[in-house]
Amino acid sequence: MKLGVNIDHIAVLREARKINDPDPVEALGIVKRAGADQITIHLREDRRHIHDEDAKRIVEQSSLPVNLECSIDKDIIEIICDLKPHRATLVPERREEVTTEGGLDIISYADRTQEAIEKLHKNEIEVSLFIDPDIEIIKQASNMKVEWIELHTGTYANIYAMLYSNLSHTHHSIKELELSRRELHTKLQESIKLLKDAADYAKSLGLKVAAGHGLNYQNVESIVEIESIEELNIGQSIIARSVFTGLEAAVREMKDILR
Ligand SMILES: CC(=O)[C@@H](O)[C@H](O)COP(=O)(O)O
Ligand SMILES: NCC(=O)COP(=O)(O)O
Repeated sequence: MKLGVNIDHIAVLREARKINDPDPVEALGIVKRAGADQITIHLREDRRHIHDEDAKRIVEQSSLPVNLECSIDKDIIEIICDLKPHRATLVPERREEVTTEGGLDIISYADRTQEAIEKLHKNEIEVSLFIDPDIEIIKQASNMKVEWIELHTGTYANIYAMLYSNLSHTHHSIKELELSRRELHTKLQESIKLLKDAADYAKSLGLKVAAGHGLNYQNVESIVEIESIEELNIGQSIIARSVFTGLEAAVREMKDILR
């Protein structure tokens, strides 16, 4: 299974002091040497971490394929078309969100999404749609003639965290998941089945299937077992581990799990 390393959070650390260190570009060679298959970055409308200059330098200097996540905003799509990364992954964005909260609603925003897809394809950029594991949405994605979908694994990751970590004892507890352990365990199994059924269906339609959001060294095992998924994009947990082990070791450890 291929690994895309999302390096947004290196830029989060830089933006904490609004200086030029750490530089996300320095991660490119380290991530490649560690065995990753792709660099993923998210050029957000609010530029809270990755800035336009970062994206330009990363696309120009990365010797790994670059998967650039972005919203369907017309101005952002123009920027992506100028940058020409290998792939653009269309994701939803809400200014006040802490992080991505779900998949892109390609049914309600079908016209604007299709317009973005066509512009990106005209610029020879592969397109992935970051969507929830929902059969009707996958059918819509297939009709939009994209090469990839990326299944949102955030719900699965949140349930896993409430069940198997101390998250419920912290101020970050995910309130809507304050269920009993028995209920959480049932929901976890349901979320894994949902992801597997969605991946199998998408693959049967000829889509290439990626997955991501909230995956870490503990919860990734069950996702690796889904054979229809060929790529995972993982960021926050790898950068978090790299604080203690170094980036090359953190990436290598994750790649070893995905093999
Ligand atoms: C779409 C997704 O799940 C992530 O790739 C995205 O990058 C999350 O946004 P932040 O990196 O800004 O948290
Ligand atoms: N699309 C998922 C991604 O790139 C990384 O998400 P996360 O691991 O930072 O939650």
